[in-house]
Amino acid sequence: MVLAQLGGSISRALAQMSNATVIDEKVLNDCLNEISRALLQADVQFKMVRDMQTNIKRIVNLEALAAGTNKRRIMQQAVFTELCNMLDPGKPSFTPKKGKPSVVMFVGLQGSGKTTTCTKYAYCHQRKGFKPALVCADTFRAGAFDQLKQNATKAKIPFYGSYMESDPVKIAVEGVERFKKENCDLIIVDTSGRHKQEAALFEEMRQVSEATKPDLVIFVMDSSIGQAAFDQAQAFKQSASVGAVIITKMDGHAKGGGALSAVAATKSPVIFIGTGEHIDEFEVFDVKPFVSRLLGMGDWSGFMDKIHEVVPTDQQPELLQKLSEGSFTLRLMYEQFQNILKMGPIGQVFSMLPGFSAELMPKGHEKESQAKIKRYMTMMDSMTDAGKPQ
Ligand SMILES: Nc1nc2c(ncn2[C@@H]2O[C@H](COP(=O)(O)OP(=O)(O)OP(=O)(O)O)[C@@H](O)[C@H]2O)c(=O)[nH]1
Repeated sequence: MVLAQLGGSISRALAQMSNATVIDEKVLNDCLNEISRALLQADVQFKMVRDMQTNIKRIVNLEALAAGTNKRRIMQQAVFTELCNMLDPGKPSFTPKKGKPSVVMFVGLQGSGKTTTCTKYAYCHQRKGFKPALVCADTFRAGAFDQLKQNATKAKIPFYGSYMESDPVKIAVEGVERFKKENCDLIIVDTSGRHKQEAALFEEMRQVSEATKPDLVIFVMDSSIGQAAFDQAQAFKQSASVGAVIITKMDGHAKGGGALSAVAATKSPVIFIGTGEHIDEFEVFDVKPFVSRLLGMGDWSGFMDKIHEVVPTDQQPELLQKLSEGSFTLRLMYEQFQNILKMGPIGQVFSMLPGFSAELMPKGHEKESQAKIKRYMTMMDSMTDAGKPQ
C-alpha cells in the first residue's frame, strides 16, 4: 500500500528534524517541505497541503514558544493533529440501529467497487446481529444483478432486483418497500456507476435518492483515483447528499492520498476501507489509530482488541499464569501460533506496534511470514505421535 510509503516519508522527515541539534526556522521549514512533498506525491490536493503547512507554522511558532519547550514534540503533535483533521470532518456519520429500518444507498464511479462493498457492508452488519437486505438498482451494467445475487447468496443475505425492469427508481422503491415489510433493519441500495460528466446518470441517481429517501448515502471511492478524487467526490455530494465515504482497494498499489481529498470534498467521514476482493476484507476506519499506524506510532488499543478477539477469554488467565511460571510448552507455542494466524495479515498486526510501519512488511513478505508460521505448525504436528504437540 503506497499510503504506507507516505507514512514512512513523514516519519523520516520527523526523525530527521529530531536528529538536528537545534530546531530553528530552517530545520522546521525543511521538515515541513519534506512532509508536503510526500503528501503531494500521494495525490493529496494542493490546497489541503498548503493549508496544513500554514496551520502547523501557526502552532509551531518558534519565536513565541518559551525557552525549554520541547519543540520536537510540539511539531510531531501538530503533524499528527493536522493529518487527523484532514481525515476527520468533525461530524460523525449516520449509524444504523438494530431493529429500526434504515435505508443506505451506495453511489460512486464505475468500477469503484460498489457492488462488492455493498455485500461486505451487509455481511459486516449481519455479523453484528442486523437483518440486512440488498437491492440492485443498477440497470445500466449488464451482469450487475447477477453479481449482487451471487454475492448475496454466498453471504445468505436476501436480495431484490429484476432482469426485465429497466427503471432503477421503480426497482429501488419496490425493493425497499418489500424489505421494510419483511422487517429488515438495514436495506442497502446498490446503484450504477457514473461519472460527473454523465448528467443523465446523475439525474437518475438523484431520482433514486428522492424516491427511497435514504438515511445515509455512501460514496464508494477507489483508492487509486488520485487527484481527480476531489472534483468527483464533490459532484456526488452535490447531487446525492453523501454522508459517508468508503475507500476500496487499499490493498493495491494506490497512492491513497485521494482519500484525504474525498473527505474534504464531501465533508463526510471515511467509515470503512476495503482491503481485498474477499467479503471479510473490510475494516472499520478510525482516524486516530489510522494516522498513528501510518506514522509508525502504533495502535495499542487496536492491538489489544485483536488479542481479545482471538485468544478465548477463558484461556487468557491460564496463558498469563503459565507465562509467569516460565512453563512455556511446545503445545502452548502451537496454540499461540494458531492465534497469531487468526489475527489476520501479519503486516497489519505489526503495523499496530509502535516503531513498525506497514511499509516495513510489504505484501509479498506478509504471505511469506504467514507461510513460515504454517510450516512451523506442520513441523510441530509431525514431531509427536499423536499429531499434536504435548
Ligand atoms: N483488491 C481489491 N479489489 C476490490 C476491492 N473492492 C472491489 N474490488 C474489485 O473491484 C472490481 C470492481 O468491483 P465492483 O463491485 O464490480 O464495482 P462497481 O462499482 O459495482 O462497478 P460498476 O457497477 O460497473 O460501477 C471487482 O473485480 C472487485 O472484486 C478491494 O477492496 N480490493
